[in-house]
Amino acid sequence: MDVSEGAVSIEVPEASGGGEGAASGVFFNPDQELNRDITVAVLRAFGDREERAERYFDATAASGIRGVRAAAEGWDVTMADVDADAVSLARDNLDRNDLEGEVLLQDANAVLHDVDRVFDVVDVDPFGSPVPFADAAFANTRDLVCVTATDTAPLCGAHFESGVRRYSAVPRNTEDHAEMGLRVLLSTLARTAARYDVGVRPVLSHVTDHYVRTYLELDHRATDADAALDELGNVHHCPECLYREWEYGLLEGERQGCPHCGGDNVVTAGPVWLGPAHDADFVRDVREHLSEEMGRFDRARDTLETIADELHVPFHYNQHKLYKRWGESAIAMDDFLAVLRDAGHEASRTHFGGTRFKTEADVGEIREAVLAAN
Ligand SMILES: C[S@@+](CC[C@H](N)C(=O)[O-])C[C@H]1O[C@@H](n2cnc3c(N)ncnc32)[C@H](O)[C@@H]1O
Ligand SMILES: [Zn+2]
Repeated sequence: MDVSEGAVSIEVPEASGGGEGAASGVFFNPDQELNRDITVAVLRAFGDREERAERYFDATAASGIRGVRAAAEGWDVTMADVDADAVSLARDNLDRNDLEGEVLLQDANAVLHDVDRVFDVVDVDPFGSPVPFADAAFANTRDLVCVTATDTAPLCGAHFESGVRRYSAVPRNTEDHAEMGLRVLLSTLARTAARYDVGVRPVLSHVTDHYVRTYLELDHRATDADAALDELGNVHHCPECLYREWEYGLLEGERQGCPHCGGDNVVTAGPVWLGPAHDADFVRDVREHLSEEMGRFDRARDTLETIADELHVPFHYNQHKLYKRWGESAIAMDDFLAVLRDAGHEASRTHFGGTRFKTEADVGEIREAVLAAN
């Protein structure tokens, strides 16, 4: 079956049109077009900024759709897959679009450890967790590592033991679990990179359609790795009154009681990434590099605009949940944000959902602001 995305047209097996986990054939998930459209815009924005960056490695190629789209943007593309059918399809798909590129029937980790190869940008888009590729990617990439994780249940604490095992962190299934997943992933990636004296700076991250996607710019000094580790800490969350608190550092302990409601069900997650999950200027630049021929142009633009304006607070609230606790009906989000701002609190929407928001104010201050405005 023919599929067109952006400027390219590729062949994918009929059986894989149904989405992730299709029973046979090379993998292709049409639902990840948003992810790929944003990837192309990132490659354009990053390539404009870092002119010497030209070598892109699609580590887990499948049909080759990412690598083919990157090649169409002028990147010098290498792809790898351990599935011979995938490798042959990815080669055909380069040919169909008259594009150059190398497709290797090899384990991505072996390619990354090949001393004769250097990549500026490495894209890890595997089945489930990216952890099996993280060491090699950080040890051997020059500028930017792009990572997808689709194992959101372990990451956000819904599958607690596998989350602990795979991510060497304590994830908690709080009501802002999508952001929990992102911040556990960022923590694990930062700690993995630090082992190679590499510091990570997330320039764009989004959680959409049940996957986490993040783009990490790399700095190659031990002090940069130290700086990244300084962004780690714990989040304490009271499921009764929705109070949250966070603290930097790897040695902080659990909380006994909730300082807001006195409840004793406070849960602690960590180490999680408490620092910025995006760089607003870069996100705006990426948005400018989207183009209208992209199949998910509108959604990509809206998502990036929301992210660019998001506050750098390491969790978010659900406005409807708060109003439900207060026994009141929620108000329009713009009016609600205005109430918080009028009370002197910074506040923003978040791409984690239309009823969700970020603010530095705690639950007591949020309630006071709403009461004062009534
Ligand atoms: C989720 S698919 C990739 C989807 C693709 N990036 C896209 O955007 O459509 C994951 C691919 O990784 C391949 N794979 C699994 N283990 C691998 C390894 N160790 N090295 C390289 N590829 C691997 C699988 O065969 C599969 O084709
Ligand atoms: Zn509480």
